[in-house]
Amino acid sequence: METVSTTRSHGGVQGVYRHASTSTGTQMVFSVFTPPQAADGVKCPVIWYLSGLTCTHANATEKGEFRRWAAELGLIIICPDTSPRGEGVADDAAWDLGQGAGFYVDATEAPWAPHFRMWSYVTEELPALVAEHFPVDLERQGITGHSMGGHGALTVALRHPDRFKSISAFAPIVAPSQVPWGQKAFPAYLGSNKAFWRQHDAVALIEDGAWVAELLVDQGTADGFLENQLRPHLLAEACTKAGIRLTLRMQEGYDHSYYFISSFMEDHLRWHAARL
Ligand SMILES: N[C@@H](CCC(=O)N[C@@H](CS)C(=O)NCC(=O)O)C(=O)O
Repeated sequence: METVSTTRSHGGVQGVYRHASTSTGTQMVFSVFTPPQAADGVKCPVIWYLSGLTCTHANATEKGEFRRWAAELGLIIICPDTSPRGEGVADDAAWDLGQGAGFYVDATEAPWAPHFRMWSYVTEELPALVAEHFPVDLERQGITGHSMGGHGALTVALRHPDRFKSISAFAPIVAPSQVPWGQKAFPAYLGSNKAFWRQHDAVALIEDGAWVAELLVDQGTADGFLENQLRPHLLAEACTKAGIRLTLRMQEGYDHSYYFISSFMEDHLRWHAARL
């Protein structure tokens, strides 16, 4: 693992790191904020933040405004990239498929299968790498994310219910199989067998019996993707039927951007910290 940069902030360190990923077969960049409490190698709880379409680690790192709260609460924050990248990596001209749009799945279909293995990357490889190099307390992990990354956070948590003590999301894609973004990406990455899609669809996973005790979701009412792509009411219906305690907060006038995310980052981090 190579250190790209380390920068002091709020008494902690914001780092950016690069490594050769065995999952994706590419170089991958991610960021880690270590709070002051971790200075002497003291293990701290960790929050995974999965980003949305078109993002790298940098969007949340630079615009998520999490450091003040993470420093106060003693949280390590990890922001992975959203896909493999590079010249030899398949891509699509559209911004919602290919590089920057990995959807946190292991692709089975050409031309994506050789490198697009973000499920393995965020669930296995990166946690192992981070455990080796940073003072993370793996008994105290939370996960969150935005949009496509909210989908990632929900599906990763629903399939690893013992790993995460707290789960939240900002404007997540809750049912990719039922909306245009997923209906474009899933056949491309996973093929036509919809049984595979259900493994990567939060609402379908809940319908099929996956269960966690509680979820926090914030959603802006002025988000241009709300009705067409996000449809949080589908998650609310599934959670009600399954007995999952969902706190769904419709935030009046907020859009899909980091102005929205950063406005509620403190609430999310406090919510996670209280459960870790
Ligand atoms: N590029 C798209 C927007 C994509 C978009 O909104 N991406 C969200 C995640 S789904 C994001 O976080 N973008 C990066 C940013 O705002 O920093 C467009 O032009 O409509």
